[in-house]
Amino acid sequence: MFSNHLTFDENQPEAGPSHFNSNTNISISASAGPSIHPDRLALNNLPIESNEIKKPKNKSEAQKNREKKKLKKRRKLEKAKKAAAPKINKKEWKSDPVLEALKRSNNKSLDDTNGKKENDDEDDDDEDEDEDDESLEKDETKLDEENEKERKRKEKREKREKRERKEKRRIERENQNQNQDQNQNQENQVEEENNEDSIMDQDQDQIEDVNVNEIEELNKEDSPPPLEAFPLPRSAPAPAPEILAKQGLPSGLENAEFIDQSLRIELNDFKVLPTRTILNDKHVDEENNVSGETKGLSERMKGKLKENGINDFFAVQAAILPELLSLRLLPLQYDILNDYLISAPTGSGKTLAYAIPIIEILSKRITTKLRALIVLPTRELVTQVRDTLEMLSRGTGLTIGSVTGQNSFAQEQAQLIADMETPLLGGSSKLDILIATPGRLMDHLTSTPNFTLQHLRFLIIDEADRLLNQSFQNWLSSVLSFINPPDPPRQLSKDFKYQPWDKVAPAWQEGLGLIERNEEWQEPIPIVCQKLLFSATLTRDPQKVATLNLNLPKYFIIQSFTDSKNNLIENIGEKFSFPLTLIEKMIILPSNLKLLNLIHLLYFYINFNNEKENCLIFTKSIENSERLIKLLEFFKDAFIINSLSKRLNIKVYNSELKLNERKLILNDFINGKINILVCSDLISRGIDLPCVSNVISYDIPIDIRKYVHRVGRTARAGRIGTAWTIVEKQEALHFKSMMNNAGHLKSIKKVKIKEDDLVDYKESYEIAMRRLKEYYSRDT
Ligand SMILES: Nc1ncnc2c1ncn2[C@@H]1O[C@H](COP(=O)(O)OP(=O)(O)OP(=O)(O)O)[C@@H](O)[C@H]1O
Repeated sequence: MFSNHLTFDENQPEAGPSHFNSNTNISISASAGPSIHPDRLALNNLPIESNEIKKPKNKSEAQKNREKKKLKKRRKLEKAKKAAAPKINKKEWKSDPVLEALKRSNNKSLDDTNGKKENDDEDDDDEDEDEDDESLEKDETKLDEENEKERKRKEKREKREKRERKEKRRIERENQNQNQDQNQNQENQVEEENNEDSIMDQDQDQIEDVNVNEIEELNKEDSPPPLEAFPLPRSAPAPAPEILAKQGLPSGLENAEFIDQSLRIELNDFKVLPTRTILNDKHVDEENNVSGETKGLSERMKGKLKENGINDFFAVQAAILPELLSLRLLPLQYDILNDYLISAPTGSGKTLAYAIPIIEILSKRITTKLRALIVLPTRELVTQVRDTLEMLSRGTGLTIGSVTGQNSFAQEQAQLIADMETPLLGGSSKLDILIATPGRLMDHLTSTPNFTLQHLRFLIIDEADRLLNQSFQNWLSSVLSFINPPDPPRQLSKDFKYQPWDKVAPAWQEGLGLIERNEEWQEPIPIVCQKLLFSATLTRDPQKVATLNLNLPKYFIIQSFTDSKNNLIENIGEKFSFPLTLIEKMIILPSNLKLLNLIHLLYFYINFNNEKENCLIFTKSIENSERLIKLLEFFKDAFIINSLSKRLNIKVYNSELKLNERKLILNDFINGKINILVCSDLISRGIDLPCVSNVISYDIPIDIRKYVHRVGRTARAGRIGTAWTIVEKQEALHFKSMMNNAGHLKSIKKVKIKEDDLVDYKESYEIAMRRLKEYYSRDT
């Protein structure tokens, strides 16, 4: 019956102590599993076996059923034990002194009671089962009273035997513990004695509880290490990049249009797209201009462009000019007015891509209102863009102004507003186009009377990624709120006097309480302002873009088709495109050789005898640019150059200089009077210095965006340029992984400069270093 627990094999050597069965060898069967200590196993099973032997052969049906149930339970228990116990190498098992003592006392009892003994575990099991059985028996007593009596007698006998065994075990344990700490022992003994005494007096249930506790204690001492904890709940794995990319991606961005960077369209072949509108719930492409506005590129504009050497449109211009030039100055109510996001490499002609349509569309205006606002991150860029717009708008009558904080606030107000005295709902503007830095723009929006953005037709955010990261006074959401009409409508004060020339934008009339919508179904007059965002490193973070509240956004990505994967998923994250004509190199070196290598680069690799060669050197700080310029000047003085070599003109350019000084320096650099310009990142972004042939990052850029903008100062407008990055050995890992993450490492060629090549410069370099030290010690 229990053969699945124990097998009796006469050929096997003795597995347990001989007293378990003096005549029969006991071996542990495979089914018993190696996970249970053999001593414990033998103790567990032997009494059951002996009980079985003792059972009468002619049992009643109820008794058989009970036994079957018992057997089932026992099997379950055994299974659970096997599963719970970890596998332990049999060889490592040592006999447990407590168990040994138990066995010895059991052995005696076994002999005495003729095989009726049970070990503690078994007791426990049986008691548990008996408890269950008791309820069964109650139901069955009527059926078999005799058996019931017999069972009760048996139970009483067993309980008595158990008590006796317990007493023996207690004595056994006391003897064992005598050698240990006596005080502790005494305490335990008293406790145990108390327990035992109470056990003797308690009812059956209490006895069972104590037994269970004791067995647990014994098990603790002997038990194998605890089972491995169940794994804790973990967060679900991140969704696939494709799904992530699409989360929160405004519609339109999913369907980004990819334009090949090498695309060119000749000015004469250029055609605008039809104006798109909705008529009778249908999209209609309006080929002929029903509103009478002329569409497309004017002859005047063509002439201006050709005058400036522009004979064909670059990819970014070819992509969006046909769309933008089809727009009306005064859109009809159902014209489709998209917002645009344009990501194009540095020097690819983004400025003209928005400057041309603005000038072309606004030049059709009759009255002056502020209709275009261009926001840029720096004063330099504002000046540069203003120059371009002024050049293109000459002869149109458009007025262009800028606010950057360069002039006083009052001067700027005078430039912006025609009438600051009369309160006007529609504002009063002297300008058609305003170019601004965000900080100064906010100041005017909050403090300049009659300055309003209600008439804006275009809001352009250039270098958008940088501006989106600028939280200055939460400028972007403020600007957007100044474009939208007041909601709920503003209540005008009783003193307010409406002036007949006060022209309020149609979309604002309801918001200013001038008109009321009679019917619920009447749609509000739409805002006509379209947003255009440009950058070489335009954020592809869908969440950031989503904050712009774009209307029907269209996303153009201009990049090289040769090395990029043209789908949005691949382009989400820090993936940027570079000018096709850019050559990139890096020199990895120990930091003590950095300066010498830079000198070698300047005096060997770049041929300044060629008029067209010049160099921008980027450092990480103003201090570094100051130190470097000093050292290069001292070196230039000390270095004996051969008669063919040119003496280099080196200048520094950083924000410490006054604005007019900066202007002069940039002019001299552009005109070839300065060969090397050592600068901070002040001009790394957006500044268009034509003909920069070399860019050197003396200190590595802190991130990939900085890298893109620095190297983008060369190789502009289709010209060839070289970008060098000097990487200290300890920075190499960081720099390479940065480039690798951008999928760009392969495009950067590694250049190795031998130490022998530096020998010629060493003497002059040492002189320069000595002078530099003297210079700075004098300073302090
Ligand atoms: N179609 C064109 N043909 C010839 N030159 C052009 C054309 N379009 C732009 N350029 C010239 O290319 C240069 C770079 O243009 P622009 O400054 O607009 O580039 P960008 O894309 O804004 O660069 P960045 O991202 O660095 O600001 C300018 O000198 C501009 O005059």
